[in-house]
Amino acid sequence: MFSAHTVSVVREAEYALMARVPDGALMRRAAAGLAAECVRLLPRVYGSRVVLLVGGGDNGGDALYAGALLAARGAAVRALLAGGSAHEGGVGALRSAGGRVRKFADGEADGAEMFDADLIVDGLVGIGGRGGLREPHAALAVLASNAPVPVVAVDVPSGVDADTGEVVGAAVRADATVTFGTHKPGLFVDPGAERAGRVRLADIGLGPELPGPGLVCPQAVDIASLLPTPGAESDKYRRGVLAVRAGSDPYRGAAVLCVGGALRTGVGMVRFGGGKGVADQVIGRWPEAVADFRDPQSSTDLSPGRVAAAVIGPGRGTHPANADELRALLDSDVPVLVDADGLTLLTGDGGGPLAGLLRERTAHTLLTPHAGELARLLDADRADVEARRLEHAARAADRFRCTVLLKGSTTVVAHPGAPAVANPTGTPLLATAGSGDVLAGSVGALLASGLPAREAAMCGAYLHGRAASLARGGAPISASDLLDALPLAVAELSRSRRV
Ligand SMILES: NC(=O)C1=CN([C@@H]2O[C@H](COP(=O)(O)OP(=O)(O)OC[C@H]3O[C@@H](n4cnc5c(N)ncnc54)[C@H](OP(=O)(O)O)[C@@H]3O)[C@@H](O)[C@H]2O)[C@@H](O)CC1
Ligand SMILES: [K+]
Repeated sequence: MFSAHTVSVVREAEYALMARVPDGALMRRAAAGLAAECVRLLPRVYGSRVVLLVGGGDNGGDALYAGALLAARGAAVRALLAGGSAHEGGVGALRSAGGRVRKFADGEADGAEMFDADLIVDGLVGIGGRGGLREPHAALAVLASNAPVPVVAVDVPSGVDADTGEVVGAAVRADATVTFGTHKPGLFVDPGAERAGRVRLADIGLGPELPGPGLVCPQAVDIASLLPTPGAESDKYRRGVLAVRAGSDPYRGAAVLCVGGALRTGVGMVRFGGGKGVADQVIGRWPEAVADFRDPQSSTDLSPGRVAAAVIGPGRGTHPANADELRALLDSDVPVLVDADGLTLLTGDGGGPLAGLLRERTAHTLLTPHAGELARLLDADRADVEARRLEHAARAADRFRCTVLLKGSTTVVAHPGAPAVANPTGTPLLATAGSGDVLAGSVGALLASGLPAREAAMCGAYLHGRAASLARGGAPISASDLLDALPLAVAELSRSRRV
């Protein structure tokens, strides 16, 4: 599990550590870690051309000291200073090692050094960056991103907000980022994650000073250790029965995909509740599902003894009868996942009785909005939700006192009082109709198997992303392809389980 800490937490840990180590020790450690990554990215060190982009703070200092280490090994290192001043010790060290330093003038659009380089090191701003990049930093960031040369970012790509991943204006697009002491949340969450490239953590001894993480990014072994495995004693009831309330006459496919997502993730049984037309379609595709034609509100199968969890919403409709159905589910004691039309009903409720029921629930509850749905739920701007995904997911989790899985370029999971989760397996291939219906069924199956909502959400998102990549070897997919690939993703994880 990768851990990330916000800038203020990193600063506190840094001060505590600085009090115990000699002056300049942390920067030397950071520079050594950075230089090692540069060596990995260069075809050879001796004779290679390295350009450092250097801002006025310690981020620039790291770049200069790393440049000095490379220059000492025979690289031709040039530093372009973005501001009037730069880290004095770093400039001195680079010059002493044979490197060259010049100021990059405001309005200069040349950057020829960059196009001829073997490697560009982005030390413009790190965790001290505030707001969008100013000039000439912004111009340098654009030149570096456009140069056909590998770029390594120091701590964070300049222009990416370290805490949120937000990008306002120009930002460096790095092939690799060397981050110090701990990961920063913005390296795992888009749009920042997409700018960071491969992220490598350089240990500078900060670990003992750090509290628990604010965000985690689970890896295959972490997900594998959470996934339930049926044992010899398992039967369909012990594995979990999932109630699915998805689909309606105009949207029958949503029910088929949602039920399929559950079955292909692994569940004891799916009990599908809905009208005859849609139920016939579900049973036609998935004869193993049990269809329940009773009126969902008077249905008795929502007692915890009969079903282990319920999914409601995909393609279900937003009529008053659907609101009654949602209310009945929220009033029950079973874990509930609310998606799509269920979320629209919550929005329409405007913080009224449905939201009240949500807040009072003691059973696990999970909302799975995309950015537009979350924006409507919070009465926020969709672009703001996309720019600062963590903040908005956390706000919804606090407001409704439940777990929130925010789908999108980076799927994030927020749960009151627990570290946020950034899913590492997302792919643009998932942006296809019906993909969310499959996810709802898949996460529902994990809820039914007994995982708490936060863990079910993180495992389901991980599997969904892997399934998209495995489905057709990276070629475009439809939501139905995900159903075929989900078992492959589960099997892949089983192989990576710790022994
Ligand atoms: N934490 C640790 O343990 C360790 C941290 N270390 C390193 O220190 C880094 C933090 O250094 P830092 O505090 O000096 O800040 P930094 O990122 O260089 O930025 C400040 C400079 O940027 C400027 N600037 C700001 N915003 C801007 C904008 N929008 N557009 C343009 N310019 C902008 C700002 O100018 P000002 O606004 O003050 O005029 C100032 O000059 C950290 O990321 C890591 O690399 C390691 O050495 C060792 C261990
Ligand atoms: K940087």
